[in-house]
Amino acid sequence: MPAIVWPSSKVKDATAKDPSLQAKVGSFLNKLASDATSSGLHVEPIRNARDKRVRTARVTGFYRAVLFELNAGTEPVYVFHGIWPHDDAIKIAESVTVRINPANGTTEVTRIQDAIAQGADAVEQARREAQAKLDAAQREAAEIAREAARLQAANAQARQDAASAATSGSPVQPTAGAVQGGPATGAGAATGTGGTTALAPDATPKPLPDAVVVKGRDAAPTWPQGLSIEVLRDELGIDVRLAAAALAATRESQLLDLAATAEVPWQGEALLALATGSTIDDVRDDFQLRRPEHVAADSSDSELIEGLRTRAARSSFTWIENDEDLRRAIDGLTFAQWQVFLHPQQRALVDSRPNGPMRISGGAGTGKTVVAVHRTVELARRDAAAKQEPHILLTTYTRNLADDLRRQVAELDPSLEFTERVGQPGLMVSGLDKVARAILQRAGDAIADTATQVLGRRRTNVLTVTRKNLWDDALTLTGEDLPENLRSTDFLESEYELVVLPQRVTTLQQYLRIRRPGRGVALDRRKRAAVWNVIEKYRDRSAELGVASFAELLALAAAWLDAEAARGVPRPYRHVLVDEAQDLTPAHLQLLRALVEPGPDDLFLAEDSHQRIYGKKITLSHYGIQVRGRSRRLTRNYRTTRQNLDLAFEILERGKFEDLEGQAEQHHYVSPRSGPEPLLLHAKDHAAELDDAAALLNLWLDEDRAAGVDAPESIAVLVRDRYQRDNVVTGLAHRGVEVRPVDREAVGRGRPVVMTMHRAKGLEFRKVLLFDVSVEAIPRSLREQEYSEADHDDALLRERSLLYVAATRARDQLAISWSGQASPLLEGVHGAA
Ligand SMILES: Nc1ncnc2c1ncn2[C@@H]1O[C@H](COP(=O)(O)OP(=O)(O)OP(=O)(O)O)[C@@H](O)[C@H]1O
Repeated sequence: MPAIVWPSSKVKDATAKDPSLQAKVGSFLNKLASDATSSGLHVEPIRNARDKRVRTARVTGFYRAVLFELNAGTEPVYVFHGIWPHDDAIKIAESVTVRINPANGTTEVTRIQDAIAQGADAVEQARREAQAKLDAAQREAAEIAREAARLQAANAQARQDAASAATSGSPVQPTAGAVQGGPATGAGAATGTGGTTALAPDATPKPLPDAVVVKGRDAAPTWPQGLSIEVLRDELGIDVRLAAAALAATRESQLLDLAATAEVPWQGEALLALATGSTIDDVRDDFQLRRPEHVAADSSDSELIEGLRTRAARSSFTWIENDEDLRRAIDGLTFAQWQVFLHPQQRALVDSRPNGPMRISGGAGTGKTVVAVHRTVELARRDAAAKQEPHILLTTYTRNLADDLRRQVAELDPSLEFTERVGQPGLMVSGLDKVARAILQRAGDAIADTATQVLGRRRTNVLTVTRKNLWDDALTLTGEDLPENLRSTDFLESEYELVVLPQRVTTLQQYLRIRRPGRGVALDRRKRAAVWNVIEKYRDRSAELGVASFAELLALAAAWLDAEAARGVPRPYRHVLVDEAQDLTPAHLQLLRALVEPGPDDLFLAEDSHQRIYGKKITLSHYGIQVRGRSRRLTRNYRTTRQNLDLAFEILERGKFEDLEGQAEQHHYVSPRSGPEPLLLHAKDHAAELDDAAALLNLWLDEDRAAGVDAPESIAVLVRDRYQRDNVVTGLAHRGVEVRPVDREAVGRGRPVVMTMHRAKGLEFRKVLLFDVSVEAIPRSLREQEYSEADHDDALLRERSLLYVAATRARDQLAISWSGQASPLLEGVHGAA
């Protein structure tokens, strides 16, 4: 079949204006793919076209498609441009061109006049017109936002009609205006709902009478030194008018509007990358741009086809090349955006072939999970192409998140084989605790030698995990020699899990000698001996009871695999990929290292140190994972609006974060989505705060009803702990608002949900209220924990991260409420003081 190259964004064509047209696109595609010459499409050249490859084709009696025909093999390649009413289509066809960008070798569809007007005069003129272009971009972005909101409402209406037809048993009539593939508003909206929704500025809710609206800071963009219009044009091939306007932008929001409306989408993304820390070379690598001297002077069809495969081109075009691609396209064109159009930075990470462990970082919503999912599928395909059985593990910190990863992988590639057994061919998606347990079960009594090496006790009964805190017992039995500041279960547990277990220390002599990097508290010989006493007691007590901790389970499994490898047994996996790696413990890291043979594509870790809410601060290299030179950062947010991000940054601002390589963490990243400003609700007491919450939820539900959006479960109230969750559910019920508490189970449909901030990790919702962000609740009281100073600071940092995680769950509207005094972690959020 001929290949069809399909663009991501056709917002400017008639399918955006007349949504009923979408239904015709499927049959058009089918005909084009089966036999373009004899299927009534009337694919015709245009007499006065400036580009001889341009064609128009019949979609309906009224509409024609504009496309390009490239011929370099037996079958043509059609590059689809858009659909317009007949006369408009002809005019557009006369003035568009598909060409190789001479500065970088990527293929673009652009207007003839834009393609040629790039010389010195053009730079001057572009400078003069920069402000006008910025203004136009702002107007256009607002128009796109309104259009998206309208489509969203039409979709919601169509869903509602379908649902009521289903209950009444009458046949469903498609609603005029219903659009497939539109922005998702779906259930609990765990990651992967797709579609970057723009919010109409007039969708800003009427705030509650006492609500404070938080204004964002909207600072000036920060560019690499020495950047100029000429550099952008000559080094990267960016259109001079776009470049001039970008450099003239005095506010980040102007740049974001410009990027969102750029004629050639990758050029807008490249500018955003430059404004968030990428260098010209980074952009060239990530977007797969060639240097001008390596670009052929003429654009032959085969070069154009090659240029459509660069990462820059593939961020805005997808290839439909086989029946499966076509089926998915025609099944309503409902690919979620994340499945098809990766950002070039994301695609580069999916495709890369590192020679050892690699790490990606990036703020909340930058698509780290999306990259992990794509890379898993890509590695499975590569193995299949090399005729190797897949041995892949995709893992993360909690079971809920693992379930979500499995769902996303299955969606992306339904043909992939899953396995539930460690070491079996296929893809295993699982938490690491389950993997460790399976390994130890298989080892059976043979684990005794390993237990001697790791725990200093020859044990075989290591599979029962205790909930009891045995550190309390050990402290009571032998803690009297410890100085006051070390007599805390948290300190001892940290010391054990960060220092003793990973270094496989089993004697006092070893403990006296080892290094304790990053522990913060110095221990002299006498103190070490006292600590060691308690550790020995703890281990005796565990052995007596026949129990182990999770960390011990993991450490034993890692040591067992190392011992097996020394005996020549292959390690279970060829590739291991980890999401949310910032929350892992040293024992997790050691197990990861032991699960996979060192080599190319072995370990892939996605992390965001700002979102570390469970684990302690750790550095990969201390546990045998060397990622130096193989770390990359994602800087483009796909989830939340820039207004919400601004507030989230204020929460981070006063914390000091380090990434998994021990380097200061950057938190600059951007979202081209715009929406309503966050709201602050300050109540005099708890009852009044519940009144506010009930009023806000009612307001949101009313707004949704008015907009035809029927997804109450995409509204969430997030709280610090389970006690507060149940309290809010009851309090709201008393006020006539029915909400659903969510614990470990999946998010149900039909009502707004209430869950802890921890549970919300990795999920997303359209509208989010953070409830009780007061001085009493956040940070949670750390007083009774008797932390060492370093551990105390780290616990506080985790509380800050938790609030950041919670705030970044909101796709569209964020609100924060408290009674009494606001949490000190909101210091810096304008209006919360
Ligand atoms: N290239 C893309 N195109 C469209 N949507 C995308 C793209 N990449 C990510 N998204 C969407 O952005 C949202 C956030 O993505 P994802 O969950 O992968 O981010 P994350 O960095 O893992 O976030 P978090 O750290 O908060 O868990 C999801 O709705 C996802 O579908």
